[in-house]
Amino acid sequence: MIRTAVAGPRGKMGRETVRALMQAEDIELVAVIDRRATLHEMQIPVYEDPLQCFTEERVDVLVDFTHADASRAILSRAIEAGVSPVIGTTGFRDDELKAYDYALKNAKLGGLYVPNFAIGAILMMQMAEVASRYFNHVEIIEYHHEQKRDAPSGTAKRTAERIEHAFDARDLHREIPIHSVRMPGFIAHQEVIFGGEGERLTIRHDSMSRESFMQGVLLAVRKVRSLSGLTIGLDHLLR
Ligand SMILES: NC(=O)C1=CN([C@@H]2O[C@H](COP(=O)(O)OP(=O)(O)OC[C@H]3O[C@@H](n4cnc5c(N)ncnc54)[C@H](OP(=O)(O)O)[C@@H]3O)[C@@H](O)[C@H]2O)C=CC1
Ligand SMILES: O=C(O)C1=N[C@H](C(=O)O)C[C@H](O)C1
Repeated sequence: MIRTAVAGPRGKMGRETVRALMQAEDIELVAVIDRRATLHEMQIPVYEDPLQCFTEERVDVLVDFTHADASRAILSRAIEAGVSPVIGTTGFRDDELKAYDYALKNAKLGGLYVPNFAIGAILMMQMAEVASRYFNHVEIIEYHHEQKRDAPSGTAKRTAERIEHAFDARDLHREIPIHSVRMPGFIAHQEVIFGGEGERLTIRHDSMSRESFMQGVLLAVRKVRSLSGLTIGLDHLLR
């Protein structure tokens, strides 16, 4: 059994993750981490102090769905305690991700930062990379619910990075424009629009419910301890 803790269990993603982990036969949800432990009526221990949670509950894997500001402290404690993090929270800077990679390698731990756990979103990014070999013009539009705090989304930033990398290989050096829409009626959606002479290719992904992320979360929990340092995305684990 993989002894797992979830940070942010009252949140939109945290609630769905708690449900999914509880149903998995090879994973044991041993505790949750919440800054307001008194708000819970859970059957499992609730901790406000992440380090206390990790040591008392002998946690193997942490799944974090909080906000970048909260997540920074939780992740540092996880690495200190020898816990492998699955980071679903977005809004980190590139230099922070590099620092986590360094710290995880030093601690001989594996970690995952997955800006989008949905299989369709992973394929959208892969297909955008392929299209970047043939088109010179591309822009990204991402649409999210009005409560999302970060913009652009982690998915859009990662998609842009991958396209920019593919463009670099063709000696095309440019920053990909990202347009962020925040309003009720959306969950998580993205369009990657490529333009050529007299034609347009649109690659679009829609998450209509947060269940779309759960198979990816389970895969990440199962595999993260076999990695070394911080792996970005689930692509390598899907092969
Ligand atoms: N990787 C992916 O596939 C996906 C990633 N996300 C990302 O996941 C993150 C969470 O999203 P979402 O669930 O919609 O956000 P929510 O605001 O619904 O949930 C965040 C939760 O974290 C809690 N929290 C804040 N600080 C702490 C802390 N110090 N310790 C423990 N819990 C804390 C909040 O509590 P309180 O309400 O009291 O502040 C809240 O319950 C975002 O960064 C989002 O971008 C979202 C969807 C998919
Ligand atoms: O906050 C969200 O909702 C989502 N966040 C992730 C992101 O920033 O890309 C993944 C998905 O888009 C939903």
